[in-house]
Amino acid sequence: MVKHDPFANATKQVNDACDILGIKDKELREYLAMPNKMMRVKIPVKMDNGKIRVFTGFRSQHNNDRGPYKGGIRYFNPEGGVEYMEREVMALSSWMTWKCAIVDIPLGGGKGAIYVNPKTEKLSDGEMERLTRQFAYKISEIIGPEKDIPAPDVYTTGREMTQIMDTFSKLNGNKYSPGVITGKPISMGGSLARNVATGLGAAYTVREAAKAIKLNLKGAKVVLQGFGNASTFAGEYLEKMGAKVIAVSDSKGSISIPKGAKVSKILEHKEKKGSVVGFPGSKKISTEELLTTKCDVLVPGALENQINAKIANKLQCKIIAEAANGPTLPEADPIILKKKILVIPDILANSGGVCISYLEWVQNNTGYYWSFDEVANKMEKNITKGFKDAYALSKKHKIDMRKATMVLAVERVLEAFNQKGIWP
Ligand SMILES: NC(=O)c1ccc[n+]([C@@H]2O[C@H](COP(=O)([O-])OP(=O)(O)OC[C@H]3O[C@@H](n4cnc5c(N)ncnc54)[C@H](O)[C@@H]3O)[C@@H](O)[C@H]2O)c1
Repeated sequence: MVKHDPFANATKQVNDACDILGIKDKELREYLAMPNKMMRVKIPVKMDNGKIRVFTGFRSQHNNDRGPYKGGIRYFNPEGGVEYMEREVMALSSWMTWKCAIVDIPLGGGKGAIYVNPKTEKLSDGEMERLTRQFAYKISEIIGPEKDIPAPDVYTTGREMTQIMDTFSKLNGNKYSPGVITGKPISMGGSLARNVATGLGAAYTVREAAKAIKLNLKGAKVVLQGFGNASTFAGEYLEKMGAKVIAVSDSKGSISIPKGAKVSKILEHKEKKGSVVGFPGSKKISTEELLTTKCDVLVPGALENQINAKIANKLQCKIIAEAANGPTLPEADPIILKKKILVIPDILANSGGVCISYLEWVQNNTGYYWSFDEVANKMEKNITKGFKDAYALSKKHKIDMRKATMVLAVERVLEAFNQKGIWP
């Protein structure tokens, strides 16, 4: 077994929430923590050289008390190998349950994965399609618009989602089934606003956090770690709310732009030069300097495990919006709390993505499609309410927002479980 066990971490978070809620029953705690079902499949694929290669895939269905399972499918090869990936998928499916409950959408938690790195292993388009369709076939009995609705994740895109939808439809007597999966291209029943969803949602949560701590976003200084989908849209929407981006980074390095710059201009530079580094009027800085820049809002929007105890001690921001998954190590949380920095935890800050996935599914199931603004406005309502509900709980129990979001989510799932009871 690997050193760091993500599922143990997910289980601890459930237990911490149960402690606050006064739930002592060990069996109930186990029910909340463990996935309902974990499917592990062999995926034989005929490779281009004529040989057969057998891949391993997973689908973890954590909890469906509030609605069908929901969560991405990633193609990746984490360092810990296949056994580590199994634990990781279980943990990620658990986080999806809580994420959906916080923003109060009627879905549960799921996650899937294939142990493969399509980038480094350079799989051809044909090999990728055969792998995807064979995996879809293997999990077809447990997915479906009313059962479990996957989505894209690390190294999977609208292309794989379309192939899974088509495989599922053909296996079911050619029944058009766009609602079996989300994150599809628009031409395949995808939703408008899905591309900006995570960054836009993060910006909405920052707006609510700013109101809560009486911070004026007009002229507020923003630092973005990462310059991809989640972070650039978060930056652009914060700009629309009056804020100014003063430091950014990508995989090639970090820069500080003391006078501030428009995200669109930095993007133009990155498109031409391949990195944010070298942007006119900027100075190259270290990752630590980026994260500890004096600012109002820090958006870690790239990688996990970025803010450790050392960095936490040096932070000079008022709000942290975790657009990335897991950017803060548990050791840093008490330090951040002591420094009175308001953290919008990942399961809330980046939940705009799953909110709009839910709205894609609703549109697919009704066959009626909304405009960009209609979708964005619906997401805004859910994520804003999620922030307000969690913030109220954090005040009531005198806990940080990370714990408060978990308490809120566990309460909501338990309520559904108690309504239904156990059958048979
Ligand atoms: N996109 C979504 O809808 C979505 C939804 C929920 C959560 N997230 C989370 O947001 C994070 C980013 O996802 P994304 O979709 O924006 O990915 P992306 O691939 O679009 O962007 C990632 C960015 O991180 C940068 N990066 C890589 N290594 C870095 C380093 N060492 N230092 C600084 N920057 C580095 C890359 O250069 C890139 O700009 C991930 O943790 C992901 O799980 C994304």
